[in-house]
Amino acid sequence: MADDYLVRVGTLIRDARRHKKLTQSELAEALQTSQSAVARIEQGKQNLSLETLARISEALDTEVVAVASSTPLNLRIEGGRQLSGAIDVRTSKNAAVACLCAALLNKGRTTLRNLARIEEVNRITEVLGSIGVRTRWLPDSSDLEITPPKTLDLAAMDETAARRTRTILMFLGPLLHEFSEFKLPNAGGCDLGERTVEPHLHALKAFGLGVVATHGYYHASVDHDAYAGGSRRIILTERGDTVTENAIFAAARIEDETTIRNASPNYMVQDLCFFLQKLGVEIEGIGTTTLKVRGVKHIDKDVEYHPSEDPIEAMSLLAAAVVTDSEITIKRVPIEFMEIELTLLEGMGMKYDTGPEYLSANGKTRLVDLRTIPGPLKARKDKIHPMPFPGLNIDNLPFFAVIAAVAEGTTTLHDWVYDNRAIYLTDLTPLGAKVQLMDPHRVLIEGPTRWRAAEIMCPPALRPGMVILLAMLAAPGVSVLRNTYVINRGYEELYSRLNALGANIQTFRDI
Ligand SMILES: CC(=O)N[C@H]1[C@@H](OP(=O)(O)OP(=O)(O)OC[C@H]2O[C@@H](n3ccc(=O)[nH]c3=O)[C@H](O)[C@@H]2O)O[C@H](CO)[C@@H](O)[C@@H]1O
Ligand SMILES: C=C(OP(=O)(O)O)C(=O)O
Repeated sequence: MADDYLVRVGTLIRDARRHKKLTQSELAEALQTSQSAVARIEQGKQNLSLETLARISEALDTEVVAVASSTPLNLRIEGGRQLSGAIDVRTSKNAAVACLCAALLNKGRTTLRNLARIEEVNRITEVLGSIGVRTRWLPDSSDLEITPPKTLDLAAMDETAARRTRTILMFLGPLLHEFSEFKLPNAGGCDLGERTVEPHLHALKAFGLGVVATHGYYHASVDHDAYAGGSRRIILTERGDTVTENAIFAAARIEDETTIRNASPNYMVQDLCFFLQKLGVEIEGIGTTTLKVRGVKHIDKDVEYHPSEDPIEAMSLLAAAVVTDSEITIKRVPIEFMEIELTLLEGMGMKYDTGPEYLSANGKTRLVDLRTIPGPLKARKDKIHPMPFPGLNIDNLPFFAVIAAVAEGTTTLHDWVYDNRAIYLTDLTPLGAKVQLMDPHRVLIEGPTRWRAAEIMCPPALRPGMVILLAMLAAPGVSVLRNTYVINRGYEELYSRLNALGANIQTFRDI
């Protein structure tokens, strides 16, 4: 059995070495060993320590052996504990995926510093790797190096990974510069009901892109005459984040000026613009709804960028403090993107203090450290509803459900944006919350709640999943949250970081 295993691992190593076009001697040199030792390893005749396996993986840029993760990851949460201490907000999922797609515009090497190491990023690096883009986590860091090949091999795309994320839609903008025809698998992501792609197609039509959707694919064709000349003005029909990003990708390699009206000024769009500026793309109006982009025809630059901190993670941590009635310090809060949330919370009676502002590593985004001060909250009289930035962030709305559940009185939440997301908030009911679904978009929540432990299947949407987890932190006793992949799509090392604040979250898998 062990011999058989060694042979299989040896074969994997040999294949990965050949894929990297290394000789046995070259790999031996990287491992500071002899060619004959590498030959023995590849034949399965050498026992391997975990350390040697790690060094081989590093030398070959591939995880030779991964711990099996095919069964769902579940959480066992012992709730009812107060949290204390300090926690840093990590960089955002949504900026990460935008910058990863933007790296496709650059023939040079892009290094994204301190990138969120989350499942969503893993899916995109799998897709990028499959089409020939080399991605590599730099040792002992969360810095990802991305080097595109001369020509992308779209036929080899890892469709399973692509279909698990909505980000694949954002390949449309970068790819229209490279191909006259291509196809992409349909987008996945959170299951939030119908999420239209029409605004993307409308925006990209101005660049000559036509898309026909059939049998699980978008078939794209590019009319390069329409694509080529003259300045253009695009009016987005929705102020969506990823559609704005797609329009920017399309404009970024065209030398004439593109004006994008009704653009989203949201945090991930700002990060994308700052990154593209480093690639030489001229962009005016960042942070407003009118962007003027003057692109660069061929981008070939070695560049690095630091995406900024995640306002949705900041809100999640704030909600964790509120529901557990805790004093914690949340460091690196991107304050520009939390102002309305904080103002609403102040109206509900929440107390907090903030330290002086400082800049994120991108040199642009303003951060503060925020200390929560526990105390009773009262329900807000008016309904709480999101708006495109600078409104209450659409992804922050679900956190107001768990906050409303601890406030005295009745709160109405109106999630006009997504068909399904408000419905998932009724999953708070088994934990003791009084949640009444008025229609698919509106819930009425009556607090305060006497939380109780429960076992719940995680809803197939990131933020509602996180909301259930937060309620479990508040509920005394042991709760179980099953199948939490969606949460890991967007939060990095979440459980250990919450445990460092005093939570008790254990992960386990069903056998
Ligand atoms: C990778 C990424 O960045 N994902 C974010 C992005 O997704 P993304 O940009 O893909 O958002 P969608 O295209 O799903 O748009 C969100 C929803 O809002 C509606 N809508 C939006 C704007 C508008 O002016 N009018 C309007 O009706 C859309 O029809 C849709 O139902 O934006 C969403 C809305 O902020 C966030 O939930 C996602 O986290
Ligand atoms: C809706 C979200 O993500 P996605 O667009 O990746 O589905 C989210 O981040 O809450």
